[in-house]
Amino acid sequence: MISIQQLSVSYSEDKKVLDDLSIDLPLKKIHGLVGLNGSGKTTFIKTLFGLHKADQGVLCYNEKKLTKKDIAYLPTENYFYNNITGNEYLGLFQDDIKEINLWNELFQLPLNELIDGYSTGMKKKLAISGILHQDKPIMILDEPFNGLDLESSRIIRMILLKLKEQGKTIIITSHILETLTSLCDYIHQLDNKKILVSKSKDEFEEFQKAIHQRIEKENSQIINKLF
Ligand SMILES: Nc1ncnc2c1ncn2[C@@H]1O[C@H](COP(=O)(O)OP(=O)(O)OP(=O)(O)O)[C@@H](O)[C@H]1O
Repeated sequence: MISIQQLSVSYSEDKKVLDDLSIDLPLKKIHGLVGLNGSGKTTFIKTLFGLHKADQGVLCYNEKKLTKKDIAYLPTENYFYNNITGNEYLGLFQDDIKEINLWNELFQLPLNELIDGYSTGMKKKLAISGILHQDKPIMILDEPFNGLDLESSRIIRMILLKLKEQGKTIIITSHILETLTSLCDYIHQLDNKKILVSKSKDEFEEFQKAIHQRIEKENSQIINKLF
C-alpha cells in the first residue's frame, strides 16, 4: 500500500493547494489522477516524489517512509542537459547499450543525435524511455501522453499494462479521460484540495456521465445565447 495521510501542501501562507488529503493506494495497480486545471495534481505528484515539502502529512510505502529511491518520475515538461545525445541521456539510467538499442526498437529515436534537435514528441519518448530503464517499484507519470502520436500512445499503454503485470504500481495523470478509463484500475478525483472520490474505472465512467450532463445543463443557456 502507498499510504498518504493528512497531507497539506502550500506555496505560500495564503495559497494552500492540498489540505488534509488522505488516501490509500493499493500496490500493483494503475491509478489515474484527474481534476480540473489548477486542482493540484502536479503539486500532489511532486510532493510524493519529494520535490515539494509538505506542510504536514505522512507518506508511506509498504509501511516505511516513501522516498525518491522508490519512484521513477516523469514530469509534465521534460528538460535535458544541453549538447547531449539521446544515447548519453539514456546512459544515465542504463549501462548496457544493447538494452538501450533493444528498447529503442519501439520508439526508433535517433539516439546518436543531439537531443536539442528532437521534436517535442521525440523528447517525450526519450524521457519515457529513461523512466523505463529505471527499475523502481513505483512509477509516477505526469501527463505521459501529452504530445505523443497515436501509435506511440498505444505503445506506452501496452508497456504500462506489462509493467503492472510485473508488479509495478503506476500513478498517472491525464486530461484525456478515455485514456485513463481504458488503462487504470482506479481513478481518483482531486477537488477542493482533497481527493473527492476514488472509483473503479466502471464506476468512474458512470460518475463522469452525470458530471457531463450537469456541465451541459449549466452552460447550454449561455452557449445558446451566444450562437
Ligand atoms: N510554483 C508555484 N508557485 C505558486 N503557486 C503554484 C506553483 N505551482 C502551482 N501553483 C498553484 O497551485 C495550484 C495547483 O497547481 P498544479 O499545477 O498542481 O495543478 P494541476 O491540477 O496539475 O493543473 P493542470 O491540470 O492545469 O496541469 C494552482 O492554483 C497553481 O496556480
